[in-house]
Amino acid sequence: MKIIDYPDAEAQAIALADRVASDLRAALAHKGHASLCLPGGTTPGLMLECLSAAPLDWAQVTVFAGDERWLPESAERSNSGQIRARLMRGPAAAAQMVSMAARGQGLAETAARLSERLAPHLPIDVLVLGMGPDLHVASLFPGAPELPAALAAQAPVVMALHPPTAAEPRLSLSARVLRGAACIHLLISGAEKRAALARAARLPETEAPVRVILNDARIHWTA
Ligand SMILES: O=C1O[C@H](COP(=O)(O)O)[C@@H](O)[C@H](O)[C@H]1O
Repeated sequence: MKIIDYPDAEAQAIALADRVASDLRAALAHKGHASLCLPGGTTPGLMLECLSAAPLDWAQVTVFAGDERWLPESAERSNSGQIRARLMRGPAAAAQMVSMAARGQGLAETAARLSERLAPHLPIDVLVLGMGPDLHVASLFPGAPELPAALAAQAPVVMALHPPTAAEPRLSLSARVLRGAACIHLLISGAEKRAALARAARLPETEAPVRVILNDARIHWTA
């Protein structure tokens, strides 16, 4: 595992934002446009704010969340809502954002619509993920009845999942889409997640979905 230790959350956020910006610049230089997939949850807020100020051709970048809680974007815990509020400002406001949040259609219809909408932006150029202490990544949760299908090689781009441990249904990019990203960063903090990560290496993907990207990810950790 490639783990980079940072002295604190600010240093971690600044360094990762810098790294993501240079990954995006490389993709833009190579093909003129880029896709950026981001995590939700409590960890990435500061990194999103740092990234929003990065000088790059944001108008050619398409941004979306790797997963979403089945909530409207206005809900405090919406992953897309957080990305819009904390990334889509300053220079980054010029980016195109595809929201995964609930808006009118049902869960399955939304998963199908998003699969079509995001397909032209694959493979992902730059993927940043978080991880739960239960080793879920995006919304691939251990114990979700749909997890085996989401891990399968022919899974759709976006899947609806009903993890028994989550407060609401989820939408998530499937494992094959996460695995296919060109640059993968895992952003985590705290001793509990570091210990969980060490455990993950000995578990199958059904028990440790983070394993889907573990071999290819740069892991950015702070206590
Ligand atoms: O449920 C989720 O959890 C993970 C980790 O969140 P954190 O609050 O522990 O940082 C997050 O990466 C994911 O996007 C989110 O939906």
